[in-house]
Amino acid sequence: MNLRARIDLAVALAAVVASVGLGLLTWMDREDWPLHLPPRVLALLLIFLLLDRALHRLVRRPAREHSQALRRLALQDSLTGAVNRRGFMDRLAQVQHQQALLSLVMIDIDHFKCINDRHGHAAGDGVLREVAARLRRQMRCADLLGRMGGEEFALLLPATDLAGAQTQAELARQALRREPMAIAGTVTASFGVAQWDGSESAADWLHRADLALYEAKRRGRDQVSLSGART
Ligand SMILES: Nc1nc2c(ncn2[C@@H]2O[C@H](COP(=O)(O)OP(=O)(O)OP(=O)(O)O)[C@@H](O)[C@H]2O)c(=O)[nH]1
Repeated sequence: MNLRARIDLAVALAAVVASVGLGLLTWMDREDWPLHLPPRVLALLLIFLLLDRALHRLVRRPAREHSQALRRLALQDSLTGAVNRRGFMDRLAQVQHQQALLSLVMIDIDHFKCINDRHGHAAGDGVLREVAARLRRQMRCADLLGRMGGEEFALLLPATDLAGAQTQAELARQALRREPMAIAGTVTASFGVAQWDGSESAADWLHRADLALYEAKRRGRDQVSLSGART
């Protein structure tokens, strides 16, 4: 039922409750009323309660669920299903308040422009979807996958130190290159890993992981590079 129909139903329900309430008021308005609370007050309280419950079930709750779904969509990349850059940065800032042991892996598909040029944009989109699916299969349940833009992804790894993140990145690298992809063949990616130093901003942390990624590209791609602590 859409929101408009729910509002109509709530209004109809309100009319029914009000009519029943009026009937109740007339019936209660008797000389031999046994309770201390005046009958009119009791009836009005009852009507108010019933209307409040009906309004909550039919209008407020669905409206809240609807706006939550819209918010989720606004933070999601529609091609890959990963969270988008904004959603990822939001989450990053959030977990920095919750725990100190965190690592980040930046991932960039190698020579993606060639894949587009050789096989077309639609095939390139297929590769992006497949890369996201393979990364997701490799993730642990608390990890978060983000698409940071273009052919760049990121993994947030809670409760993971640099060595643990290196292992995860290595597993992801293997998962991408192990099986050739339909149309595009073997696809590889480069990885930059950085552990949060406990005080730097999300942007600075991401920048360190990005620098490590560029280093992996510079050294020949299809490899994992680590960022040392911030100096
Ligand atoms: N199919 C497709 N292509 C995209 C999308 N977003 C960005 N691109 C393309 O991704 C390509 C990125 O190319 P580059 O930044 O040169 O990187 P690269 O070719 O992967 O080279 P290296 O990163 O140096 O290995 C560009 O050709 C963009 O047009 C998308 O959503 N779908």
